Amino acid sequence: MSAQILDGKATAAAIKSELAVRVEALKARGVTPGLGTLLVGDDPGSRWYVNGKHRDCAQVGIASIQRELPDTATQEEIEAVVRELNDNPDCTGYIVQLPLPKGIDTNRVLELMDPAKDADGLHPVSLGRLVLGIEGPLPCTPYGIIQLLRHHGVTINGAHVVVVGRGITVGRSIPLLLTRKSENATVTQCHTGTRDLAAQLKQADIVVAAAGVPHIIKPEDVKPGAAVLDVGVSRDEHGKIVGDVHPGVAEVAAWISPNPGGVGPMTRAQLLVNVVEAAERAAG
Ligand SMILES: Nc1nc(=O)c2c([nH]1)NC[C@@H]1CN(c3ccc(C(=O)N[C@@H](CCC(=O)O)C(=O)O)cc3)C=[N+]21
Repeated sequence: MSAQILDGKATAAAIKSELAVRVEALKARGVTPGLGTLLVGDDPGSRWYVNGKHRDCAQVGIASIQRELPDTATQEEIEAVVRELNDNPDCTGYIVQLPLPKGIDTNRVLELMDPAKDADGLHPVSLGRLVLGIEGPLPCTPYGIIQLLRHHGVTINGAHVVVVGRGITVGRSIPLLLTRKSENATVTQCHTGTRDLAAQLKQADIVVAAAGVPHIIKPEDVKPGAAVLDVGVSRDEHGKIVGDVHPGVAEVAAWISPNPGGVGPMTRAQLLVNVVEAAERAAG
């Protein structure tokens, strides 16, 4: 048996063509959504991601506002750009590419962002709204994963989901989404303090592997017929992506997300959704 593919590339393309229509409608009302990015330093990986986000914007008609600072930038210089983006009417949503250089207080930078322009869905106000059930931008990777499952008809309602990892961008926030009435899953969160990860995984109808540990999910730990989402992006010595999911899992699972080509493109598509929805909210 070989698992069916949760095709992030194709699903993201479908979301993008739907978004292009909404962007046209906004433009007809005199509003052009604009995504801002702030990149600090010249890490080639970060630059590559940021460029990809602007390519995505061009595809759906969203304007791009690119800001860059050298890795020697001070806290004050970074905060000045954040204030400029907050005040810039062409920028309807933006992200501060993470990680920021050592010595920078990242939380102070993120808290300074206008929550109405939070494209990542990770601003403290956005996460608070998510907990309280108030409408707002949703964290991109978690919501991208849910869209990927829905698009392929994988049942979330009533499913037992095992999340591996507790990082802010995925592990910490995806249980908040999955346990909403609209998703209605039962969630177990595993992390480095979990005593018997294999025993937990065996119970899972859906596994979200977001530990950042290469091949931590092994075929013998996965329940036959499960859906497995590979969020990990470690790199081998040749710079090739190594996911959290061992390739042998494809012989046991019913559904698997490829990596690359799975969760990554969905994260980028959801960023665009957040920008368009922020512009729609601002337009009233
Ligand atoms: N403020 C902020 N927001 C982020 O969302 C954010 C960030 N900082 N810092 C870095 C991480 C990483 N991240 C990725 C998004 C898409 C792919 C992606 O689309 N990957 C492709 C290609 C991968 C490749 O070949 O390199 C794929 O999976 O198919 C990867 C990684 C967003 N991040």
